[in-house]
Amino acid sequence: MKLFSYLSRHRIAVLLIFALLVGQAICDLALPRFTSDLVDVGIVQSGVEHAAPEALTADSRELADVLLSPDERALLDRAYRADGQGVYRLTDEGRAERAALDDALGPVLMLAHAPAAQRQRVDQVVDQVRAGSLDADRARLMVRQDLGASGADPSIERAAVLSAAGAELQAAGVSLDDTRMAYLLRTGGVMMGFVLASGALSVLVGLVAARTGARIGHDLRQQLFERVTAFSEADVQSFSVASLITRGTNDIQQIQNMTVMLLRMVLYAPILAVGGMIMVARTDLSLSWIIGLAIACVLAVGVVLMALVVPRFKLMQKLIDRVNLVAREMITGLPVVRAFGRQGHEQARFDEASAALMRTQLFTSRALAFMMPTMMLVMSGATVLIMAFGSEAVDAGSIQPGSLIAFISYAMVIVMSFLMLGMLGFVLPRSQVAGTRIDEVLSHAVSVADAPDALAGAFCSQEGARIEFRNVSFTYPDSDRPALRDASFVAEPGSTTAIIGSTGSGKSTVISLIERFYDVSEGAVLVDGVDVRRVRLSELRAQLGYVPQRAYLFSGTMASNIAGQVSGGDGPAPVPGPGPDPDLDADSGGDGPGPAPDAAADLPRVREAARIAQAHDFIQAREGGYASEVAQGGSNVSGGQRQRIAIARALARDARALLFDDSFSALDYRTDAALRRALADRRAGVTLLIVAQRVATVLNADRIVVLDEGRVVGVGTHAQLMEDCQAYREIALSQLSADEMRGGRHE
Ligand SMILES: Nc1ncnc2c1ncn2[C@@H]1O[C@H](COP(=O)(O)OP(=O)(O)OP(=O)(O)O)[C@@H](O)[C@H]1O
Repeated sequence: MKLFSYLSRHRIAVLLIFALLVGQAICDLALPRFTSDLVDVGIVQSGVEHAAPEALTADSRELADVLLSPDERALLDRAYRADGQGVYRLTDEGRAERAALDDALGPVLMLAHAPAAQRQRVDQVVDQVRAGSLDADRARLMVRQDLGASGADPSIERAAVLSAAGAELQAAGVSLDDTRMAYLLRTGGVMMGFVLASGALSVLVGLVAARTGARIGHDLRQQLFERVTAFSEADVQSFSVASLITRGTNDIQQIQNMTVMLLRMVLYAPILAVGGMIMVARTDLSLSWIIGLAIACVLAVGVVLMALVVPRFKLMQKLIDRVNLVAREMITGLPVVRAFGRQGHEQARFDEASAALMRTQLFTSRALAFMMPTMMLVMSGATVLIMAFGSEAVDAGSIQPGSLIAFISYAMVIVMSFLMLGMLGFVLPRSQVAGTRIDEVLSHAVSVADAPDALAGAFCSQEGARIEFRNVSFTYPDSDRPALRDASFVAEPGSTTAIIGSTGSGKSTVISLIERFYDVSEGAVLVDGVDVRRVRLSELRAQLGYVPQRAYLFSGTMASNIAGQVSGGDGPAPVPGPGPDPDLDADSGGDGPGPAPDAAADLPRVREAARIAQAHDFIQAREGGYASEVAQGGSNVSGGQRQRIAIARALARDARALLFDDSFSALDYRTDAALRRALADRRAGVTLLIVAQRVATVLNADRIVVLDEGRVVGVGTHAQLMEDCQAYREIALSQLSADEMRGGRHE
């Protein structure tokens, strides 16, 4: 159970919630008892709570003197004082000993206010006691048996005693209206206190549960993000980007919602059920079978619904993935969709995915919508049954109306708590699906990772790196055709090595293998003579400056993009403050999505890199200069500008080898030439690996590697290859004029 394993990390919060819920249950379960008291004591007994009334008539006092034991008489003497008008008033001392007083006076008052027929017999017994022919204890028992008050439901006996006490009060001249109102206000007030306490506890539970849910969501997002950033290209492909996004958002949200629900409702249910059962056991057990029947119905409905709905939940997450995938593809490729008039087709594709999701959601919603009315039917049915059987008991005098109302309330509490437990059947599978999907990502073995015995400090040279491909073969994970076959070549330190070949010949693959985005299938890639699989990834990549084929920029500023710091913000860049050099305005971006402090500190390096990459002039020309805003994905700069910023980013780090993956093709010839000149001047000593389509770009390279269908078909200078490499000659002839080819040096 994934949800429980997430919760186990928040034990203290769960224990706190449990304690709060117990408190809430105590308050909630007290309420039906108060209702019962309001009806049975407040309304039926006019608020008379005690057998020993506040006021006693002289007649009853006299009767008590006859029937009570000497100890009880002494108690009575302490408890009541004559007020001089023929009425005895309860003293504070009497109130303090109320329980004993109730026991003593209850039977006496029942005798005093017995119906006329029985009263005659009482008088006879009293006379006998007075005459000394009957023992007082025995007389009391006899009279109580005659009244038939013993043996009945204790609450009924109590009711009889209280009504006698009420009659006594009236006889003593006390208004029962006042007693009733005082009782109703007092008990109602206490009841309201319990309601408020229950509400306050419920709010506290809600707060702690929401916090726990939010923390679990936050932690999972964090873990997932960390994991995904460690993924290789192949790992990402194995899940699909859309699915990773759904898992990181929708699935985690599911877990978060379910956690709150579990803590607030499902944890409360067993507490409430047990408490309700205890209360029912104390009220009356003869109608418990109705509660059992209702629970059985609730569980049966729950099981049927679960069988229908749970399989759909799993399907639903997959359908959300699909909707995300189609939407993402359509939005990313919107210009192409428009240009080729594919709106209708894309719309239909999206509708299909969306409709499938809608159908599944509708099915589950309908099934769940059916649940509530069915449950209400079960509960109402149970209420009617309890009323029907309970009224007989009320009629027979074995239960009071208020107690019946309390019984119904407790029965509903028990049934409701089983209903909530039944919800667990829906909640858990759903969160299980989401949890499994998240777990799949978290436990996915990253295909390219540091080896346990990875070498640290493998690179200590400051010179250009030596890169060697030794009999490298490589096949992409989802492909059966090798992208590289037995490729061998060396890029010497400080030299420029170009890689050229037709499309799909494996040029980008070469760069990917050096950066270790993938691991070779056979052979080895060596940097400074060390197999790249044996060194730490971070160390390897620190040696390399990489410019991808499709330049990607992050939201932030020009400076933060070149400095390689992702700002994460997508708001506008800070407005540059006044300053002599607009470049340095980047310094002002301290806390916004502008350049991070490091980017500002690195500004000279950033500007130098931008100058080499031929990006300085156009950045300067922009309002805000290096602090000017770059939109997400670099959508507010041109393709060529984007490429130059990406080149500057690679140059800004102190790399020992620069890998350009077809990075010059988006540049015009002049910029391309100027960039290569600047590179030769300012980055001398750094190994350059240039993947290119244009022969003009590679003409002056120290070494050109020609690839054809993944095989190295030629290695040499332009002149050598023109002599002895057919594939190179064909490419060159298709691109260069005779002059250019003869001249060799080209700019
Ligand atoms: N992620 C991938 N999964 C499966 N096959 C791939 C993947 N990337 C590339 N390939 C295949 O590997 C082969 C070499 O691709 P690569 O991108 O290295 O070619 P390239 O020479 O850089 O092409 P271009 O000049 O068009 O960029 C191609 O046949 C391509 O279809």
